[in-house]
Amino acid sequence: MAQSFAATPTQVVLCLPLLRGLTGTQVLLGHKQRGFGAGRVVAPGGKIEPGESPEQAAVRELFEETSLVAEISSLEPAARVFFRFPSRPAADMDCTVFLTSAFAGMATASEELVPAWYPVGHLPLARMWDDSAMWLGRLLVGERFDALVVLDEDNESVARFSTVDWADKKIPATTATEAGFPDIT
Ligand SMILES: Nc1[nH]c(=O)nc2c1ncn2[C@H]1C[C@H](O)[C@@H](COP(=O)(O)OP(=O)(O)OP(=O)(O)O)O1
Repeated sequence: MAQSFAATPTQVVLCLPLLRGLTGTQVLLGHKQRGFGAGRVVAPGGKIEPGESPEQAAVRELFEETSLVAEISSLEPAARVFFRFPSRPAADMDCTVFLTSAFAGMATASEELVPAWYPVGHLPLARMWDDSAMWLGRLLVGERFDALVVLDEDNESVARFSTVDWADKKIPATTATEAGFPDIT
């Protein structure tokens, strides 16, 4: 049976700085202090503001939440994740996830996020959204895809998860809304 989703999901971005060193690669995540997902470890990011491109929003959110300054040209789209909350459709989000290896500054706590670096092979999944375990590690090892995450009635557990790989590892030209998944409308 078709489920009900928000007509216009909120457009959001996540921006994941990567630090490559002799002992491996680390990714910047952070403990969310307030707002949606407070108490969890999440990636820096947030809503795209009117007039902004997703890349501009990613650079702005990263700076606001961690003080890191990323070069916009360095941003690599790695996934789109369509979060759907059937019990709370107003929370539905279409999320573009960017990686960056070119940034300046030192990660510093903000009112929104307390950032910390994690080895990509040892993500703090127990303290993250349940669905993070299904998609975050995959994009960090180079997979590129659209993912559909349908949350359960508790708005925390995952009711459904599926992915569609990007052709040639390139972000699809369609908008996130148009892309959809055939059976969620
Ligand atoms: N199921 C889920 N798994 C996950 O890993 N991240 C999720 C998620 N559902 C939402 N998110 C992320 C995407 C988005 O970046 C973030 C919520 O956006 P915001 O940070 O803008 O929310 P806030 O309520 O803090 O907004 P502001 O009032 O603008 O600060 O939560």
